[in-house]
Amino acid sequence: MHSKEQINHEEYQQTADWLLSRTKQRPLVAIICGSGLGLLADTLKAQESFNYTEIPGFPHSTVQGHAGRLVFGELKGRSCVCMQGRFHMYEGHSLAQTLIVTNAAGSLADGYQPGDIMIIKDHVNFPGLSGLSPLTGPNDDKLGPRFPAMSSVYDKGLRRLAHALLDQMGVASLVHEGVYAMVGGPNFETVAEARLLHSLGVDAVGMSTTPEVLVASHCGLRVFGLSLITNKVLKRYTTTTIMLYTSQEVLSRS
Ligand SMILES: O=P(O)(O)O[C@@H]1C[C@H](O)[C@@H](CO)O1
Ligand code: HPA
Repeated sequence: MHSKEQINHEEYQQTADWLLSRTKQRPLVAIICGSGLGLLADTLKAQESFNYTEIPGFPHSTVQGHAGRLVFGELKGRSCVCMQGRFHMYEGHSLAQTLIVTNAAGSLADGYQPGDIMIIKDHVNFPGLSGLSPLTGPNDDKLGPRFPAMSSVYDKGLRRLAHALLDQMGVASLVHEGVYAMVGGPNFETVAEARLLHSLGVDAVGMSTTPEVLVASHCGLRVFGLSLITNKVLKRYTTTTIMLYTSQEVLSRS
């Protein structure tokens, strides 16, 4: 998705050529860092970073807490690229074999607690169901098919591997696997909306991720996604507690 209506193949190529000429790194893994999770990029070894504003044809980050930088480097000996700042649909607006995407999300599933991690098994793309998709517009067949299947987007092997690793790390009790839903935002959910989402089988809700995942899946990337649960979404009317989540609160929790 982009502030322009459509990016053509030549423009993608121009961006890719610029990056290829400026770094010798050739990552096979791309990581999109969600709000407050950009610190991961700072841990990369042999870092080379580029501000989004200097990369030709690249959109600019407008959200607080998103640095707006593409950081190349090594993570545990593997070359990867991190996006310190992503693009949300509400702002009006991928290079690898595998896309790893993270987000901050509110939980609807009863057993989830703030601080837990949800491995994304599947998603409900509400903007897409109402016709707002990053795949809208003339299809570039060089990238992927006009009508891509979405029945197994989140790679099963990577999910299994993540469970095994998190188990080894001794944090299995904090880990869930569930369904993420993207809503348009930027407001949080009403109680009625939370109940609706829960009744539809949604375990965690956020305002991002599915557009990037659709684009990645469309062009054949393996996708792995994690939600960090920052808050529980209120599903009951209550007079005793006022649950008010601010973007700042979500940031500080993530
Ligand atoms: O970039 P992410 O999705 O992690 O950003 C968080 C979640 C919502 O999109 C927004 C409001 O909390 O910030
Ligand atoms: N709702 C929507 N998006 C979110 C939430 C939430 O409760 N928490 C973090 N992102």
